[in-house]
Amino acid sequence: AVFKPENVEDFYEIGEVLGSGHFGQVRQVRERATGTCWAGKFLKIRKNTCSRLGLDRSCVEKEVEILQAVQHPNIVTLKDVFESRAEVVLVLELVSGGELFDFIAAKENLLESEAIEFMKQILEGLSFMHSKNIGHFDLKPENIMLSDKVAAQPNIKLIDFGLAHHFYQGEEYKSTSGTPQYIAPEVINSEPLSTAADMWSIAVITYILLSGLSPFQGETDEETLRNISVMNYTFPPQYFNMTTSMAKDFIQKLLLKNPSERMTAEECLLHPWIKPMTRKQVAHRNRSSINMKN
Ligand SMILES: Cc1ccnnc1
Repeated sequence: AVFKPENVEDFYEIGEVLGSGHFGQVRQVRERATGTCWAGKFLKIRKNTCSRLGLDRSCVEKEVEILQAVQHPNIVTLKDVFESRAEVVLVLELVSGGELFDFIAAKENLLESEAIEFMKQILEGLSFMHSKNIGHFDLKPENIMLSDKVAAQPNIKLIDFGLAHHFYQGEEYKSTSGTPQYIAPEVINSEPLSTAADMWSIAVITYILLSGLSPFQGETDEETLRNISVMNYTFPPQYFNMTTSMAKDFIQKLLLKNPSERMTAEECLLHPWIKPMTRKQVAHRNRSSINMKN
């Protein structure tokens, strides 16, 4: 793929640093022609394959191809791509509400109704990606952003498709990258991956949203990975006594060793914890509870 050879600064005024990661930096950029602000993701490209620093151009092309394939309200959109000598700049939709991670940290944990609202949007974006056979493979609160943290119902945007993969018919894909706390057992055992690996991460994120605890985290990465492999997790009563059994059921139907047994994103959206009950069902539930009383 050919990216624009022009200098990004001819079209955008480079602003403050918004975030940085394994890839490089994300800075706010202001489009000169319109005054609109975007997010510029500055990726260092390695000169030749033997140098350690920077990314292979091929994996940048992969991230661009995937971003161009998934246009959805809950997935960050890609506007432009520039390339200079040793740098590629992705011009992305600016998501300014901060990371879900910081939102949770500020509140310790969320009300179930808030967690459900966030989870529903994450699942909408994810089921769209999975319907195109694309897995994210780095889902974690840091990669889930809020469009506007002060809004009553902040919009969720999935970002950072640097580890994402587009599955072609029947092709096997293995990867050992990802963040220990959130990766699925099949990633640890270097088994072929599928979009079900994202569903394991969704369970871990839900557990954290509801309790502030990380289900498998140990003192070291090795301990965390061991806890995942042996499925060592519980719902400590002092953190989960207010959590509904539907929420725990949702998590338990995703934290399954066998990827094919986990709910898909589509099935999650129909799970009673997420799918609102109809007024008739609520009435029935209330009537049945009244019956129990008298
Ligand atoms: C960090 C970031 C990434 C993409 N869009 N806005 C902000």
